[in-house]
Amino acid sequence: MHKFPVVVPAAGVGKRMQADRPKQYLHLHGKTLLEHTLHALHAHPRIGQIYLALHPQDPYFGHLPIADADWLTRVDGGLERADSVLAGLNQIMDADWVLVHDAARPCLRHQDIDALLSLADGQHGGILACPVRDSMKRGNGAGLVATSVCRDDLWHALTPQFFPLPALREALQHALTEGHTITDEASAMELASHPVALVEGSPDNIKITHPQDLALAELYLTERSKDFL
Ligand SMILES: Nc1ccn([C@@H]2O[C@H](COP(=O)(O)OP(=O)(O)OP(=O)(O)O)[C@@H](O)[C@H]2O)c(=O)n1
Ligand SMILES: C[C@](O)(CO)[C@H](O)COP(=O)(O)O
Repeated sequence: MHKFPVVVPAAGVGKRMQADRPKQYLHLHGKTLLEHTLHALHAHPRIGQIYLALHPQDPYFGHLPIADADWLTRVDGGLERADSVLAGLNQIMDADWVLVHDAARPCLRHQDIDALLSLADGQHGGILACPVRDSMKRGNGAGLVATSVCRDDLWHALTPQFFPLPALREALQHALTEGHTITDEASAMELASHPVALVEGSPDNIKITHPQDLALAELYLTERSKDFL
């Protein structure tokens, strides 16, 4: 069965988590968030080599049981998430398509990976995404609503994001060279005028960003572990 490579950006410092270590090394159910994410990916039958972008001075990863796994390739991450992703992409030689998935999203479901990988039957890549549920407001910078944002066809972009490797590598390199702020791979692909498919994903595929996200991730991972009983 054909397997796809994945780049996992995991070189962040987790400022918003306000923890004593980068959030990917916080523990839930006896494992680090990073291990949960990597195991969720590696356990999927169509996921191949994982290119893990780590901070060059990361003092934690080497102590993990998976540090020497042959299905992991370690690369040095960069200043921003996009730099870390590009560093991973530049290590992949023999692939037509690639996924990119945040280390900070440990609650990924295999059904969502399946849905996203179906894009490989076509020409264009895409992203897991969730429709916005709440009314959306844009502030005026002074604590007041400036305007309501129409929420029709408005989505939260999630990860993994899945694109043809050559096109993504070129689009991301070009966007960074031009000085664009790139917060996800789709942003670079959009700038390069590539179509980006929206694949509806599970809303529990949350990005662990703030302290209160940990309790939610604990709940989701507990529920997930029951699924495998
Ligand atoms: N220079 C960076 C910055 C972020 N990331 C990774 O990109 C993912 C999503 O980024 P985010 O949630 O913003 O993580 P942090 O940058 O660590 O968080 P913060 O912005 O709060 O510092 C995370 O897995 C993070 O480790 C990365 O590989 N390289
Ligand atoms: C890639 C991403 O998770 C899609 O929503 C998001 O853009 C990452 O943002 P962050 O600020 O780097 O966490």
